[in-house]
Parts: sequence; structure tokens; C-alpha cells
Amino acid sequence: MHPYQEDQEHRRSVLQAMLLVTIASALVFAALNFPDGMMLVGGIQVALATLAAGLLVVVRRTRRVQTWCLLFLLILLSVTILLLSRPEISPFAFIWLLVIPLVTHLLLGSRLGLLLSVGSMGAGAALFLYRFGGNPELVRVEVMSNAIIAALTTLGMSHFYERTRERSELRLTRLATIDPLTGLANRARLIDVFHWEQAQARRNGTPLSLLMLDLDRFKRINDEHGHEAGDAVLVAFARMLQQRLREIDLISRFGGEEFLVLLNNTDSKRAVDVAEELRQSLEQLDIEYQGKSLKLTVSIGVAEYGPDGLDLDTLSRVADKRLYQAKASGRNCVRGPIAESGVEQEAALSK
Ligand SMILES: Nc1nc2c(ncn2[C@@H]2O[C@H](COP(=O)(O)OP(=O)(O)OP(=O)(O)O)[C@@H](O)[C@H]2O)c(=O)[nH]1
Repeated sequence: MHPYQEDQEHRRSVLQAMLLVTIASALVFAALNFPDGMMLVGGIQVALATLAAGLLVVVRRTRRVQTWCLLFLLILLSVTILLLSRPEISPFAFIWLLVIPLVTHLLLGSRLGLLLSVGSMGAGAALFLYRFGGNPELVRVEVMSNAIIAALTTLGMSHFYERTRERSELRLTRLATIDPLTGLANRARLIDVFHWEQAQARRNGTPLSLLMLDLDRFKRINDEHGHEAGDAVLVAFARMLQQRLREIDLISRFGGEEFLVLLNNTDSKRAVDVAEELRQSLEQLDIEYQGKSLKLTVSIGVAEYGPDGLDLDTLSRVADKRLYQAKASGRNCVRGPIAESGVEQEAALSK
């Protein structure tokens, strides 16, 4: 299953804003530098503004926001170091090094941001010492300590801010996509992952199957042992599914005591076997609750992407219909697609 993805739209907006700022400031500096005869420096700044304008067009539509962020930063930082190495550039221009942590963290996140900040600020500091190391007016304790403390403050705060932002984004994403009782994916996450898996299946021609699982006579557990016992059973069932299935399978709680599993690269024949293994595992499981051992069974309906439908609604309806047939056949069984013989493909009934 694909991992949680960071919100690329956030980075896209920041990159667009950064490109606009780059265009404006490069043009202002070029306008100041040309009249002073600094033709090469002015030319580099106009080239940077033109490149940023071109990137602005690309970035609006690209799906590879992170790659473009990295490319833009590598160009911007190289140009900055190149300009700072020019003899006509004053030592005060080195103040721009303080902006680097802010820009890199906003565009690349905490890890890459820190790496690129340390690398480019270190290169900038080395360049400063190379150019002005022999100037006692500049290389003084007060000047250097102010510069170092300011640099460490922007670096530390940018890194801390971005790490906190990334953690809260992850927490909110998890809250919005996870069933709080079992920790399984919820319906919203299932829909998201289905679209991704559907695209993969279509592109690669690989099979994709759906299992709909419903605990049998679950109401009795609630009625006889209480709602908390019911919750404990749901959690134990979820753990069993997680243990038995592959990490790439998406297990979701669809609501109540109904679960939906997406099995990628699996056709319905194999999916029926997997469903049967799950059914048997639950049948053999003793769920311990407050000293009591609770037993439970599950009925499962199987559908396959392609033969049974091309969207999640249709596939769930087909899997649900087969689940209903499994319930009607006495529960604790699996129902898959009609086999060639015309007989419903059915895993062993053990009742
Ligand atoms: N403890 C607990 N019970 C829940 C939860 N969500 C739904 N239920 C209960 O699940 C039960 C589902 O009952 P039914 O739909 O009648 O199905 P069943 O008893 O499992 O019977 P069959 O599906 O026909 O085998 C209801 O009693 C719901 O109150 C939950 O989050 N926790």
C-alpha cells in the first residue's frame, strides 16, 4: 500500500510564492547593478529572473513538485554562491545566507531542508572567510558572534517549525483516515487507496480483489457480554486480519462489524483462498475478554476488479451481494464469483 503522502499542494503554493519573490528581487538588483557598471552580475540576475518565470509556468501543473523545489533551490543556491564570490559584491550581501534555512525548510521539509541549509551556509561562511578573512574590521569577535548566533537561530527555528508542522500534518491525516477503535483504515482512506490501486491495476494489467467481511451474529456478543466486549472482539478481529494479511493489503473497517479488504495483485480465485484462510483463523481464535473466552465466525463475499465492476461502488455492491448469499447459506462461509461450471465458487463450509 502506498504510504501517506505529504500535501504537495502546500509545497506548490510556497514554491510559486518563492519564484515570484525571486523574480522581483532579481530584477530590482539588476536594475541597481546595471547603472553601476556591474554588467556580469546584473546579467546573472536577469537570467535568474527569466529562469524563475519559466519555472512558474511549469510548477503550476507539474505532479513532481518536490523535484522542481529541489531543482529551483540548487539553482538559486549555486547562483547565490557564484554572486557572493564576485569581487564587486560587498560583504553585506552575505546577510542573504541567513534566509537559506527558511527557504530550504519551507520547500523541502525538515530533513532535506536541514541538509541543504548546513551545506550551503557552510559554503557561504567558507567563502566569506576566504574573501574577507584578512580584514580585521569584519573578522571581529562581535561581528562574527552576531553572525553565528543569528545563523544558528534561523537554522534551529526553521528546522523546529518544519518538524512540528510535519508531525501535526501527519497526525491530522491519520485522524481523518483511521478508524479510532481498531486503528484500521476508514472509508475515506479506502476510497483514496482504491483509486490508487485501480490506476495501478489498469496500467499494469494486474488483478485486484475486494473482500467484504461481516462478523456472524455479532449482536449476540453485545447483548450477552456488553458493548465493551463487542469492541474488544472488533479489535481482536482487526489484529487477526493484520497478522494474516500482507502489509500491501488495505484493511478497512467499513462501519459497525463490517470490514473491507483490498488485495492487490490478487485474482478472485486466490482471493477466495485468502478469505477462506481468514475464516478458518477466526473460527480457531479464542478471544479473551475479562477471563472469558469468546468465539466468533465471519462470512465473506469476494469480488474482482474488472469482471465484477470497475468502480468501488459496483465492486462493493457485488461483494455485499455475495456476503448476503454467504449469510443466507448459514453463515461462516465464503462466496466468490460464479465458477465456469455455473456453481458459485465456494470455499469449504465448516459448520
Ligand atoms: N460493540 C460494538 N458494537 C457495534 C459497533 N458498531 C455496530 N455494532 C453492533 O453490531 C451489531 C450488528 O448486528 P446485526 O447487523 O444485526 O448483525 P449480526 O448480529 O452480526 O448478525 P448477522 O450479520 O446477520 O450475522 C449491532 O448490534 C450494532 O449495535 C461498535 O463499534 N462496537
